[in-house]
Amino acid sequence: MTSGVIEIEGLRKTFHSLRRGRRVAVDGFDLLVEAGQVHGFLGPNGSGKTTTLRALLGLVRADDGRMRVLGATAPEQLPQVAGRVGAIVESPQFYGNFTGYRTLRLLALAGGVPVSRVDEVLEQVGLADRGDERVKGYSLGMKQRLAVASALLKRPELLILDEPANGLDPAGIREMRDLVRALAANGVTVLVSSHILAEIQLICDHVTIISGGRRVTAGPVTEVLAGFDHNEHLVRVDDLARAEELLLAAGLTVTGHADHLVVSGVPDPTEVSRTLGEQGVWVRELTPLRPDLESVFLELTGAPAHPGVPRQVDGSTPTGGPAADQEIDLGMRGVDA
Ligand SMILES: Nc1ncnc2c1ncn2[C@@H]1O[C@H](COP(=O)(O)OP(=O)(O)OP(=O)(O)O)[C@@H](O)[C@H]1O
Repeated sequence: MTSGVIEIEGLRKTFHSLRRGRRVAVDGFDLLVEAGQVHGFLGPNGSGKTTTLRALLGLVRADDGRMRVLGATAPEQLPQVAGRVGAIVESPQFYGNFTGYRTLRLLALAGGVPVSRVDEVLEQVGLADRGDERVKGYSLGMKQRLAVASALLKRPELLILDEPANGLDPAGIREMRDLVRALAANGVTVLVSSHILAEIQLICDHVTIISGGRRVTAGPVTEVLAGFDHNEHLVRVDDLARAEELLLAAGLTVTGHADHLVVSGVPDPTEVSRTLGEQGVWVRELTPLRPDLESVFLELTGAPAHPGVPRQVDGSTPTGGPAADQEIDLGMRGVDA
């Protein structure tokens, strides 16, 4: 096994619930996160992201597989490295009548962390001037940042964030993005799960995509994207039908759309403009179509994208939580949180 900050091999977890019967949540999943990475963990709702993170942190018992965190076997040896790992896997609940400062002070005292750390983490997450306000008056984005602050108290080397952008408005998403980038710049390894693909593309250098409980691709974001670059170009002309005919006759692969054509497998776009121009068809627009994570995701999983901002890989609304799916895990009573 390669050495990494997080290493997962062959993880399997099946839930047995009264209402829905047997459900395979994670099906032989592998994940490798190396030191210094900001690693995106992508997948549609129900693909197994949360179950993977919960298994890694010992919140649910895996059926099979090998997991290590900072070299410690998970979950057995997790207590040995717990002080070096910060994780926000389920939406943390705070006592609304406490201020942000008081909340963190209590957590610092409980965790044996010097109270002087509280001001530092409030500063780090951009809440320094709001620390004396009650949490119940915080926006969702501020609560998320308070949660990150609590995870940072111990100065973790590894931060695990499950859907940190969930429910945030665009400004909140931007703040969370800046925060993750700043942490990474300070040498913290970050694993961030999300189904907001544009976000992951902006903040992550590496990515693992899960679908149906299995890894469908993994690697540096640039390499994953390059692997899906089919040299496609968007072409606009006045006479689409004539242009399509000419390009097909030249042996090119063409897909017709309402107001444009897409030509595939053409590394040099002059081939398109020359083929058309020689026959008197003048190109109004010729644009290379570079893949983004959303198009890669769709190609790998077939999950439909839905319009709107931020773009989703499935039909979920960003504000939705996983609670509706939580059922009794018959095999795990007393262990499953
Ligand atoms: N406690 C549970 N009891 C029964 N089924 C569960 C339980 N937890 C998860 N599942 C099921 O396992 C599958 C994977 O769920 P999981 O929450 O890991 O996916 P996810 O990728 O994190 O999705 P989301 O983005 O919605 O959080 C889903 O079909 C889900 O319904």
